[in-house]
Amino acid sequence: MRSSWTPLGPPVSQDRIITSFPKWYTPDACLQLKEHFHSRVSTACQHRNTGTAGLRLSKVVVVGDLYVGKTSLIHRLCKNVFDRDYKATIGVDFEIERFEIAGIPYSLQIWDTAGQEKFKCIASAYYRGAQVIITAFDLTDVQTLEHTRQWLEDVLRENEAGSCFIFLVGTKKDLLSGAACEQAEAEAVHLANEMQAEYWSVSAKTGENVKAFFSRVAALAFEQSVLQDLEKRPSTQSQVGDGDGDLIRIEVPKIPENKRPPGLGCC
Ligand SMILES: Nc1nc2c(ncn2[C@@H]2O[C@H](COP(=O)(O)OP(=O)(O)OP(=O)(O)O)[C@@H](O)[C@H]2O)c(=O)[nH]1
Ligand SMILES: [Mg+2]
Repeated sequence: MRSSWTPLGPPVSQDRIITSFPKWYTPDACLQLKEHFHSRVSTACQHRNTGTAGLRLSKVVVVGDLYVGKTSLIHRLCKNVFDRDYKATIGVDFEIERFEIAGIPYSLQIWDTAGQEKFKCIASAYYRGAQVIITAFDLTDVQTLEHTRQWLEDVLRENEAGSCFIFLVGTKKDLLSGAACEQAEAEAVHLANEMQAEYWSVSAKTGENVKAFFSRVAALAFEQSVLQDLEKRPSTQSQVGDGDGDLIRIEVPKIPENKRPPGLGCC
């Protein structure tokens, strides 16, 4: 089954179609508790009035110690595969994953970085411009959790404070169960709150929570992109719905035709 609305290229697969706001993993460490898209965003989507948001790629940077499973997580999402053998990432790599959110096409550009110290300087050159930071650690190795603070600091140094969504992701969930899993998750939730991050546990091996997690990432990034786009609408009359059926009309001064910059002329 595929979506029918295809303004840009082929349709996205059914499991990348997001119609309702994806839920958090745990309310104890989540970025937003709300269950619906922002009303202005829903209205803009209904009216196909999302500006350039649907044409944009949101940059997602995945960092964390070597061997925690960053590449495996991305490959599970983008290729639906899992490889038992370890092949260290050298420098960086990226995948583009397309979604359709509330009827609007939207893509994530997911940057996979090397955890090995010797490649850090190559990878860090790609941190800038991140809208989402995913700090990954291995649920079976508490040291990798402790190191996530440093990884986050490194990425934040290259980005504007407060401009990024931060996620803390525990990998290899299939290797833990019962009390050990609860204990590891409790420590991670505690750190996630300190980092102002949202917490998720996933398994690239079984696929558990992988789609749900990236749907959440995509929805939060999309919503933020649309809201930013609505706020900086250019100097023409724009209409912004308040979500309750009414439209707020924003009057913007008209520029005389002979004073318009190139590109603003005809429509
Ligand atoms: N059991 C289990 N093993 C996993 C999981 N995810 C990754 N692995 C294994 O962990 C090892 C490391 O995975 P990678 O994805 O290559 O790790 P990485 O974080 O990309 O490592 P670097 O590229 O060196 O930074 C591999 O042998 C994977 O098969 C998982 O969810 N469960
Ligand atoms: Mg890797």
